Amino acid sequence: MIKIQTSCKSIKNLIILHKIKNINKNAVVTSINSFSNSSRYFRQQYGLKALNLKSNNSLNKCTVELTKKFYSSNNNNNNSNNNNSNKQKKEDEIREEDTVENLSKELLQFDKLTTNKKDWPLNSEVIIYPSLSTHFIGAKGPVNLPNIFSDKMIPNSSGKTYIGLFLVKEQFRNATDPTLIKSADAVHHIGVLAQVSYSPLGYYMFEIQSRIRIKSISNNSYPFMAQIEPYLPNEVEDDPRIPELTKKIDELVKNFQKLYPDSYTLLKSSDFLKQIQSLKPSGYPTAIMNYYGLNYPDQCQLILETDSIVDRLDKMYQLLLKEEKLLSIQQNIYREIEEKKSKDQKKFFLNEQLKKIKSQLGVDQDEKEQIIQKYQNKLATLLVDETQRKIIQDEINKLSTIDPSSMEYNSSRNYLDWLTNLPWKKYSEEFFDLQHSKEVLDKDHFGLNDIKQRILEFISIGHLKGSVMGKIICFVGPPGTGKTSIAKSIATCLKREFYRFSVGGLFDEGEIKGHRRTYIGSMPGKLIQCMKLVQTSNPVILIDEIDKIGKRNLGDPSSALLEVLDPEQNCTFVDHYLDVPYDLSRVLFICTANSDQTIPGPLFDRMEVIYLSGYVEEEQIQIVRNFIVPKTLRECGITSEQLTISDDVIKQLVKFYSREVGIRELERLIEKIMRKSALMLVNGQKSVHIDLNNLEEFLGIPTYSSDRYYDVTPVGVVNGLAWSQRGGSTLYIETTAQQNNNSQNKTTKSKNSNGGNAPRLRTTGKLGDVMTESSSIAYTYAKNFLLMIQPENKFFEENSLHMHAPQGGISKDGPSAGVTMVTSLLSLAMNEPVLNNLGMTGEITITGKVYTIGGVKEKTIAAKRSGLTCIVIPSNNKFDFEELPQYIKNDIDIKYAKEYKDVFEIAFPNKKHLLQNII
Ligand SMILES: Nc1ncnc2c1ncn2[C@@H]1O[C@H](COP(=O)(O)OP(=O)(O)OP(=O)(O)O)[C@@H](O)[C@H]1O
Repeated sequence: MIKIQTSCKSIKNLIILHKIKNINKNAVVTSINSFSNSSRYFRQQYGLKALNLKSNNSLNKCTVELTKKFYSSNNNNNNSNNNNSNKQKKEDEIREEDTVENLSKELLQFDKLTTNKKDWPLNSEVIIYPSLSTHFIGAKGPVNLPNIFSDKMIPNSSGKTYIGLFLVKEQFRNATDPTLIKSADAVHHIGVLAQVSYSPLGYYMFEIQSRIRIKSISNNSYPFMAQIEPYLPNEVEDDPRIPELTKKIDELVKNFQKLYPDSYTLLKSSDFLKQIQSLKPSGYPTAIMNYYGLNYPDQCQLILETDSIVDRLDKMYQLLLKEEKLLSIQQNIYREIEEKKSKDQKKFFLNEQLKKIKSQLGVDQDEKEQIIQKYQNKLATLLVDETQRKIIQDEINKLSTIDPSSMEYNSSRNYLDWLTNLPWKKYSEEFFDLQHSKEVLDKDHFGLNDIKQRILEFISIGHLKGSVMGKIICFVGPPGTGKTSIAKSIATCLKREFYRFSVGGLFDEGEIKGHRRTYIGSMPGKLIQCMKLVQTSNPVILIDEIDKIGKRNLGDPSSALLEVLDPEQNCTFVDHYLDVPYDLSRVLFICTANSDQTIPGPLFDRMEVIYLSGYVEEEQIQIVRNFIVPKTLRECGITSEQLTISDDVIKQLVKFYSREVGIRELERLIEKIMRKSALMLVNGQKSVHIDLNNLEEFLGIPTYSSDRYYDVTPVGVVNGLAWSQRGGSTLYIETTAQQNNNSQNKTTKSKNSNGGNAPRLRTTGKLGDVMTESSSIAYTYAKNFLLMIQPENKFFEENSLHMHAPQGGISKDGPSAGVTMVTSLLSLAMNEPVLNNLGMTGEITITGKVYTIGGVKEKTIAAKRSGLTCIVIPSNNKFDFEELPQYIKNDIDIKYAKEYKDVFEIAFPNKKHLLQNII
C-alpha cells in the first residue's frame, strides 16, 4: 500500500523537502549531520514520540505521519480560513493512499537526484567559510566552526555536511577573525569544498574534497551562502612536460627532506615520495602543497585557480625554489643563533665550573668583592684628609653597585686606581747638604760657576728654612748649554725624585690639568701622572721649553701652568680628572727656556731666572774632553784603552765641525765617532786612535772652514755682533755704492728728491722691522756725521747705496746693529776700511748716542770664536763685561762707546783727526 521509501534517507529528505516547500527555500539548513540527529530533530519538530527509527515499521509510520503533517501544514499555509470541516476533509484526503504515493514519488525523485552526487551538498549550496589560507584537495585538519555556521551546514543525501572554504582577498585579510567579514565579495570565488565532521574529541574536522566555484551568492548576509559548481577545467593528464616537471619537483622534495628533515612539513611521512609518485598528475601539486603547508595564500590561490596541470606544476616548482632559498637563509640564521647560544651556554658552564673550583680551593670570594676589598685596604693606608677619604669611600661604594660588565665599572675602577695609587702626603726626606750638592754639581758639569753658586745659595736657604717651597727656578739659555742636566743635578743634590716634561707646542690645557671623567679615555694631567710615577709628593719637576707653550681654543695651558706654579694656588691644585685637591706646594719646579722674551708674563714674574749664555771654545773643549767623551764611552761600552781621541781632534771639532754655543752638536759628533769605532772594534781591530789624520774618515770633511768671510775687512764692511736664541754670533754689515746718473746735476737731484733718481739706501738680508728702522737712522746719522767731519765729501749726495747682511736666508732683527751700520756707511763714504779684527755692537739714536744692548757675554764669546781681538760695546754695558769670567775676557781688547764719535775713533784710527772738525 504504502510505497513510500522507508529508509532513513527518505525521512531526512522529506524533512528537507518540508522545509523547502514550507518555510524558506533558500534557507534550508538543518543541524542534522547524521541519522540520529535527524531523528531527534524530527521528534522535536513533529512531536513523534517513541519512534524506533531502526525498525522498518516505525519508519513507515514515521513517514506517513510526516507526510500527513507536511500536507496539512502546506494546506494551512495556503488557506488560512479553513474551517474544521474542511480540515477534516483534508485529513481524510491525506489518508488516501495515492496522495501518499505521490509524495513518495516526489521524495524518490529527490532522493535520486542526490544519490548520484554522494559528496555534494543538497541543492548545490554551501555555507561560505572565509579562510585565511588556501587549501588543496586532500588536506585535513581541525576547523573552528561557530554555532552560527554549524547550525546551517547543508548535508548531502547521506547526511554528511559541507562547507565551502574560500580564501579571503588580501585587502580584507587583516581582520583577525574571518567571521567578521561583512560581504561575500571579500572572498575569492574559487575555493574548495570541505566535508566537515564532528570529532568525538569535541571539535570539527575538515577534509578537502574538490575544487569549487561560486555560481551565485544565495545569502549575502553573514554567514554567507552560495550556489556552487564543481571547478573542473579541462585537464590534460598526458602532457609530455608533466613527467619532466614532476621529476624536478621530486628532486627538490628529496633535497628538502635531506636539508630540513624536521621542519616545514605538515605530514612527516617518510614514504611521502612513494605516495606522491603513485598519484595522478592532477593530484600531484595539491599533494606537494599539502605536504609542505606553504604559507603563501595568494600564490597558492593562483595555483588553485590554474587550469592546466602543467602550469600548476610549473608555478609550484617556482614556489618551491623560492622557498628553498628562503629556508637556507633561515637555516643559516638559525644555525648562527644556535652556535651563539651554545657558546654562551659553554661560557656559562665554564664560569660555573670555575666558581666551583674556586670554592673548592677556598678562593671562592667573588672577584668584584676582592677588588672592592683591595681598594678598602689601600684606602686604610692612605694619608688623606677626611674630605679626600670620603670621596674615595663614596667611589668604592658606588663601584660595589655597578655591574662589572658595564663600561662605567671600568671607568670607576680606573678612577679608584688613580686615587689610591697617588703618594698622598708622602715626601722624600728634605736634604740640604751643601758639600754633597757641590760635589754633585762639579761632578756633572764643567764651569758654570755662577750658576752653581746660585744653586748653592738656593740650597742654603732651603737648609735654613727647612724647605724650598714656593721657589720656581727658570734656566734661560741657548740649546745644549746644560739646562736640563743642571736641573737633574739639582734633584740629585736634594736627593729627590726627578720628572721632566716638555710644554713646547702644547696647546691643550687638559695635558696639564687632565680631562674630565665624562670624556672617553680621559686621564689626569702631567702633574698627577708624575706624582703617580715618582711616588713622592715633593719631586723636582722640570718643565721644559716653557717659552714655547702654545695657546689655542682648547683652554689656555699657560694659565693652567700658572695655577700649578703659583705657590698661592698649588697647595689645592685640582686636576679635572681627579676632581680632588692635591697639594703640589712642596714640589720644586724648574723651568727651561731658550729665550725670556716669549715666556708668558705672569709666569715669568713668579720665576727666579738664571741665564746660561753658552760656552767659549776653551770651555767646549774641556767639556767634551772631560765629560762628553767619558760619558759616551761608558754608554757605548767602549773602554778608554780601546778608543783614544787626541786633543787636536777635539779642538778641530769645536772649531770646524760645530758652530753652536752649546754642547749638543759636539755630543752628536762624539757619538758618531764612537759608533764607527765600535764597528771597527767588533770587526776585530784591537784599538782605535783618532787624530787629525783620520778624523775625516769618521766625520767627513769639516762643515765650516772659518767663521769669517774676510780675513781683512774691505771698505764698507764691518763686523757686528748679534744675539739670538741660539746664542751670540758675528754679523757682517756690507754696504756698496751705486753711482747716481744725475749726480752732477744738483738742481735735478733736489727736484727729484722724492723721485727715482734721488740717492737712497736699499737694504737686503731679511732684516726685520727694527733693523730696517736702524738702517734708516744710521743712513741719516752717517750723512750728518760726514757733513760734520768732511763737509766737502759729497759721497752720499752722489750715490745710492745698497746695504746687505749676509746669510740672507736667515731672518735678522734686533736693536744692536746701529753703530755697525753707521760705521759701514762712513767706511764707504771715506773709502777707508775699519780696523782689522774689530767687532762692534750698540744701538744708536738719531743724534748719535750709543745705547745699552743685551747679550754681552754671548756676543763676546761669539767675537772670540770669530777671532776678533777688539770689540766696541756701549759704555753702559761696561759692568756686564766686567762681570764676565776672566777666561772669556782674556785676549779681548774691550772698548766702550758713549757716543758715535767714540766708535769712529776706534774704528778709523787713521781718520781720527777728522773728529776735530766737530764743534
Ligand atoms: N757645563 C757642562 N758640563 C758638562 N756637560 C755639559 C755641560 N753643559 C752641557 N753639557 C752636556 O750637554 C748635553 C746637552 O745638555 P742639556 O740637554 O742639558 O741642554 P739644554 O740646555 O737643556 O738644551 P735644550 O735647550 O735644547 O733643552 C748634555 O749631555 C749635558 O750633559
